[in-house]
Amino acid sequence: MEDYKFLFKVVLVGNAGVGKTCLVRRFTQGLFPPGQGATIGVDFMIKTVEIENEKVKLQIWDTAGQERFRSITHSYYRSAHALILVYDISCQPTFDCLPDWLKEIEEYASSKVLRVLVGNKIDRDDREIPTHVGEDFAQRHNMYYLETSAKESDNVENLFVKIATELMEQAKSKELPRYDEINSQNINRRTTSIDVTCCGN
Ligand SMILES: Nc1nc2c(ncn2[C@@H]2O[C@H](COP(=O)(O)OP(=O)(O)OP(=O)(O)O)[C@@H](O)[C@H]2O)c(=O)[nH]1
Repeated sequence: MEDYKFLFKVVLVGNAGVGKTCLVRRFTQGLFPPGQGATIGVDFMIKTVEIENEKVKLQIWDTAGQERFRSITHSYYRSAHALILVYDISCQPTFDCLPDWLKEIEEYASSKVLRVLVGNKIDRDDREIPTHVGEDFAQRHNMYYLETSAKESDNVENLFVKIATELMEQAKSKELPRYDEINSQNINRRTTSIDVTCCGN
């Protein structure tokens, strides 16, 4: 039997090329992949982290930024406990698209979803969006804000741990049934039960 108390789904969205796949690879595999190709549809990775002595399993869905995959990626928003909206701090158009991404999130995700804005590629010296501009945007839209570098491994672990901690606190405060309790009743209902209790209310 797998050993974890909480299971959360985290979905990354944002324009093509902002570094979503690299952030996920850095966090789950500890590497910065060379010559990373564009994501086709959706990719999926898992990592379990330990927070306050509890095991938290994160299912991380890395969506394709390219427009042509949009109808596929929309279907993954609904069950997300957290959405990470990524832009590239050295590429103004990726920041300018954020309002469009928020519209998609409002349309397709749960209204209770935890939303985190991430400015990636802070290792680059050709920054176009100052930190305070990203922070202001996040504040105005009720999101957490973090800047990262998947390349230099800056703030990446922190990003996912912060999300896991926040979701765990939310789950605990609602006194949700825990994985081990659900599992002892009926293993096949495990995922459904957690989905309903974590994001359905
Ligand atoms: N300098 C720098 N480059 C990065 C960083 N993260 C990603 N990149 C580069 O940005 C490019 C795109 O990275 P991906 O992770 O494939 O981007 P993506 O958002 O997953 O793109 P799609 O799959 O098309 O949506 C690659 O050439 C990466 O090497 C970073 O933190 N710093």
